[in-house]
Amino acid sequence: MLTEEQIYGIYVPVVTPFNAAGDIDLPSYQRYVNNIIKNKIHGLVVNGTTGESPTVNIQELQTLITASQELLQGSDIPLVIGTGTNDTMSTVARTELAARLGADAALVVVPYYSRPSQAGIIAHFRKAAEVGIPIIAYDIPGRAGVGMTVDTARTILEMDNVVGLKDCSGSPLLVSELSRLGSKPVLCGDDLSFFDMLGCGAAGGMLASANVHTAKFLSIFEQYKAGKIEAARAEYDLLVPLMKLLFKESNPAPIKWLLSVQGEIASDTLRLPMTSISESLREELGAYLAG
Ligand SMILES: O=C(O)C1=N[C@H](C(=O)O)C[C@H](O)C1
Repeated sequence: MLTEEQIYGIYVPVVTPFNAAGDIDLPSYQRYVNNIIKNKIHGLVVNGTTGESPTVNIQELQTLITASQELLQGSDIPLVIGTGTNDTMSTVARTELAARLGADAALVVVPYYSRPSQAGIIAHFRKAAEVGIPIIAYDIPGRAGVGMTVDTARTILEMDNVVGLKDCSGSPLLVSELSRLGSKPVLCGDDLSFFDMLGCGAAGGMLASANVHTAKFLSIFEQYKAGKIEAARAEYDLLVPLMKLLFKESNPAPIKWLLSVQGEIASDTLRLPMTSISESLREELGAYLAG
């Protein structure tokens, strides 16, 4: 079970590889996740946004959890499962599944599309927290259509079983306020503001880009923690051009393309309505790889 103290460092949200028919490509998943966890990452995140959670059904989620647990056997890397949807009852069912299968924590997103009130967001998290497994709350207003206010975030973080927050707001407001108030830990989920967010009190990051340069993100974090801020910044700045490309079109399409080109996964197939990246972005990423 994930504790507050374990919410720091680099959490890697992995992709869900699909074959040409659109089914989960388990051999690719096993090979690629195995390569990720050879690094001493601080957490593995399955079925997050990067894992295309909106199109993964609950039976497939069970398959992914079981496969991930087998890969993590004998390792102390916590396993976090994305269980949030825009429907509270379906979120509870998925969170119960993650709890039953022995996952370390569930990642629960602010319910998207419906644009609930702050009271609705709080009630949603209360239901998820009642399941009993540790919960990382996930604020991503750009995708959800609605975000947490500081007061809402504080209320949710005060709930039993809620152990931390993943902040994808791209603004320093939440993390600065929460860290000033001594709240539970916050992981930055906005890759391009990761370094600035560390300065505002983030405990680490849940970063899709860490699928690509996993060891470099770990090194940046370790250097930052050791007080080697300039060295960490210099290393981070080298990754910024890549991060810009990875988020030029909707995540995880660019990362899937890159991972497939690198042979980590067999195909960059996404499930509709997500589609593969444009020809022009392929060229830009290709030039980055060549350069
Ligand atoms: O899957 C995730 O976790 C992340 N999702 C964000 C997004 O796609 O909007 C990006 C972040 O790197 C991690």
